[in-house]
Amino acid sequence: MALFCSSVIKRALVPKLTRKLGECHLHTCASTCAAAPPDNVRYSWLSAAGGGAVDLTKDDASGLAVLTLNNPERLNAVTGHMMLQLGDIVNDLKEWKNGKALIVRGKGRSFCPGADLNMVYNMLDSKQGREMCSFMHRTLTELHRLPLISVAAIDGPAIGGGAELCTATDFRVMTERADIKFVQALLGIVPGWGGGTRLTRLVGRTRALDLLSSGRTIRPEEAVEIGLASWIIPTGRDVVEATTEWLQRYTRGRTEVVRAVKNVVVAGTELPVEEALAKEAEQFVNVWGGPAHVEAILKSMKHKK
Ligand SMILES: CC[C@H](C(=O)O)C(=O)SCCNC(=O)CCNC(=O)[C@H](O)C(C)(C)COP(=O)(O)OP(=O)(O)OC[C@H]1O[C@@H](n2cnc3c(N)ncnc32)[C@H](O)[C@@H]1OP(=O)(O)O
Repeated sequence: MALFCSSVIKRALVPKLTRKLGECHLHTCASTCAAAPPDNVRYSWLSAAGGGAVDLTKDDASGLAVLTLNNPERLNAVTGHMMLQLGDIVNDLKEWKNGKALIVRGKGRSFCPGADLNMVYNMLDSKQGREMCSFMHRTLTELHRLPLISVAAIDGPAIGGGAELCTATDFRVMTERADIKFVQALLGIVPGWGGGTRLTRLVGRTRALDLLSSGRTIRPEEAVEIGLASWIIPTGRDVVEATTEWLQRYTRGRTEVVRAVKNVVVAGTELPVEEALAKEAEQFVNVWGGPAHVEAILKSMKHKK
């Protein structure tokens, strides 16, 4: 198996992995991620894989939240502890009624290089692989469904699980030094956090197969060209400030309208057409005659005198 030869793996894991492979027994586990765990499943072994943090700030006045992957010594690699924190944060944001927008970013010079390889090395048995997969499937699916406009602000490498994480937001913006790389096939696996399905729906079958099977680097210009990214942040700009400004084109409306639009798009993406139309009608009724609607109609009446 051609290992993804990053300095990380050469230095840290190849010797250990070679020994491990010698003892390795082929796993014949069927589908890797069976049904996602119930909401409240918190695999205890994940919390034992410590290190790093996922921080969240929420501003009720603006409706903007900022989620920061905070493990800079490891370029924000995601530990088991961080996975559980991410799950808790997503559950918190599901209940945040003032939410309109979410920026997901990494601390320092990286977005996220995926799962912490030291943790991965210690969880190569199929049961823990399956449990991590199902936990992250649920967490990132719920993140993707949040009733607010989300954007990954990528200012550095987004690799492996990090590339999958950035497919779980509505938009992606990148700095010139950012890149995205789906390396899973080079590691002998396939995406384990749902990023393969989301990428295929984002860029189409042929491009997804190219990116997933080659594991090649996607630079900002190509990401914009193929519809994976929406904007390249000008060099020298503060990433969160620039992304906040960029987001305002989608979030300047009233909170209930921004949330209703996102709900319509989630339904249209995920539900059969009749159910999606019913959801759309439900959202329409929720905002019809509401403060934003009345205000806009009164304003437009002024133009008609
Ligand atoms: C389904 C998800 C999937 C899975 O769970 O199987 C994964 O996501 S597995 C992880 C896949 N990701 C990778 O293989 C990326 C590994 N990292 C790299 O290729 C490089 O670090 C890179 C390109 C991100 C940055 O390279 P650069 O030369 O700029 O920095 P270093 O390599 O020196 O890294 C600095 C520092 O960070 C540590 N690091 C980086 N990535 C990880 C990681 N994924 N897990 C743990 N630690 C990581 C690296 O070890 C260095 O720390 P040091 O103490 O100096 O060793």
